[in-house]
Amino acid sequence: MTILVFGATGQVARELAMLGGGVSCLGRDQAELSDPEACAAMIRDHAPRAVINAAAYTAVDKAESEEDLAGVINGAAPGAMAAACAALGIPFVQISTDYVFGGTGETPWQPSDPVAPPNAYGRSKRAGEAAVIAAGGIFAILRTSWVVSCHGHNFVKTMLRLGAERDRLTIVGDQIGAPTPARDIAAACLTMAHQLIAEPEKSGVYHFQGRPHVSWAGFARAIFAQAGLSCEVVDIPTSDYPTPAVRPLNARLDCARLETIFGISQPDWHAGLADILKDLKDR
Ligand SMILES: NC(=O)C1=CN([C@@H]2O[C@H](COP(=O)(O)OP(=O)(O)OC[C@H]3O[C@@H](n4cnc5c(N)ncnc54)[C@H](OP(=O)(O)O)[C@@H]3O)[C@@H](O)[C@H]2O)C=CC1
Ligand SMILES: Cc1cn([C@H]2C[C@H](O)[C@@H](COP(=O)(O)OP(=O)(O)O[C@H]3O[C@@H](C)C(=O)[C@@H](O)[C@H]3O)O2)c(=O)[nH]c1=O
Repeated sequence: MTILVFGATGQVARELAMLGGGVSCLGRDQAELSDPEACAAMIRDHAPRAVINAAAYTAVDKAESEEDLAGVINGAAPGAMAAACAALGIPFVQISTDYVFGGTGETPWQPSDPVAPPNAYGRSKRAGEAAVIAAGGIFAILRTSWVVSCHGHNFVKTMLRLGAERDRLTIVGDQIGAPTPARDIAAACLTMAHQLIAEPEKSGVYHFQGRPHVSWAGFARAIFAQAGLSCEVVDIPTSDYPTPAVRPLNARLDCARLETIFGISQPDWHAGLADILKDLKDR
């Protein structure tokens, strides 16, 4: 009896696989999310104890021109997976994003706050949340932010590449949130899946984010300091870094509910960053 994970090659799923403990990961070759019913059939065939969906369309800017495809992968597919789990009576853990929020103000978002996604990716992820809730089964939606790891593509790896090439970078300083190590997200998802098996009444929407809050510019400075790169970071406003997708200025998530219900506390991202740099160096 396993915990079935979708998205084998992604940052969070790779960390889930490294945790072991009966985790079995499916890649795109086994489960293509643009075919939601095929994903539901995989769940029925495997009959796992719980399912974690770590697969998603995560190209934020590209989603602006591929919103229909992002909507199927991030919306319809998790909905079909959650319905299959509901029919089997097993928990479904869906990872979602800070980008479901409009991004105004400075107060950390509560799980119950009204959503207002500012971009196509955020709308597709919100559609996934709504579909999972509508499936009516045992579920957790875990909203997180700024995922970083030694795997795949992420802001740490972009900064290490650019910081080695340039003396000076301009980075937005008015988008405030926090990085969240994929390793911590993986551990949180697994803990939630196990607790939901025994305590389905814990179903609901939760937030999980590293601490403390920081801007992208501040995070870039921390990356260069820890990596020993002498690249100057100049803060710029979002208006000076135009992108196809609008990013929220306020990406702070209030994580108290997750701690109260599941006993999972926020990780200090400085420690996670040190682990990532070590993992990259050890390779
Ligand atoms: N990255 C981030 O900063 C954030 C991510 N999240 C959420 O966290 C979760 C995990 O993200 P992360 O680990 O960073 O994801 P990655 O971008 O690292 O990986 C995405 C995974 O989804 C798979 N995938 C994409 N499209 C399809 C498809 N059509 N069919 C099957 N598989 C597909 C990819 O497979 P392949 O390699 O074959 O393309 C890959 O395994 C996602 O739900 C994401 O929305 C939330 C907040 C921030
Ligand atoms: C490379 C670069 C980026 N930036 C800015 C652009 C953007 O506002 C910010 C981060 O850029 P990225 O493209 O890495 O991040 P982005 O793709 O927006 O990351 C998001 O991914 C999705 C999947 C999520 O769910 C979010 O939580 C978030 O992690 O840094 C600069 O200001 N200067 C630069 O040189």
